[in-house]
Amino acid sequence: MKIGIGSDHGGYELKEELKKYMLEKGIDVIDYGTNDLTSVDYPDYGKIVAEAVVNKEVERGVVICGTGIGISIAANKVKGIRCALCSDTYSARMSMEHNNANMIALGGRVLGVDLAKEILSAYLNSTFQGGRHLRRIEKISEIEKTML
Ligand SMILES: O=C(CO)[C@H](O)[C@H](O)COP(=O)(O)O
Repeated sequence: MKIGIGSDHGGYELKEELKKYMLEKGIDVIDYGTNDLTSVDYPDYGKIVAEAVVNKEVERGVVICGTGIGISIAANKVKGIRCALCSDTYSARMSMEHNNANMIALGGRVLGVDLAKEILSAYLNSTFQGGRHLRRIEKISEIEKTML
């Protein structure tokens, strides 16, 4: 599996931890920045990772800002993205099983590193269940088509 990861300065330290964690597990990771603690703007990183997902450079994306909120909002503006902001393992699993989320967002100033690893793991190890959930995902795509 190839994962794209990106963050602003508020998520930088957690990004580095999660990148190391995935590499240790043999997961391919492409890091889209940021590369240090200098203040940057989270929409830039939400967008670049989201575009990598829709362009199929990576299979899924992980984005991190201080709360995870801003970067998830930004990622969800890219057509085809379903980015789930997760702070617990149940939601992370459901974001894939029910919502087929192709990205998750995490809060670097919200989560401890160990919990963040568990959330990421729950997300990566889950599979979309299809069935009635597919119909609902398709309705989300229909909404996108009507957007100005
Ligand atoms: O969480 C965030 C967006 O949702 C950002 O990381 C946060 O707003 C950055 O704040 P600051 O510029 O004060 O470090």
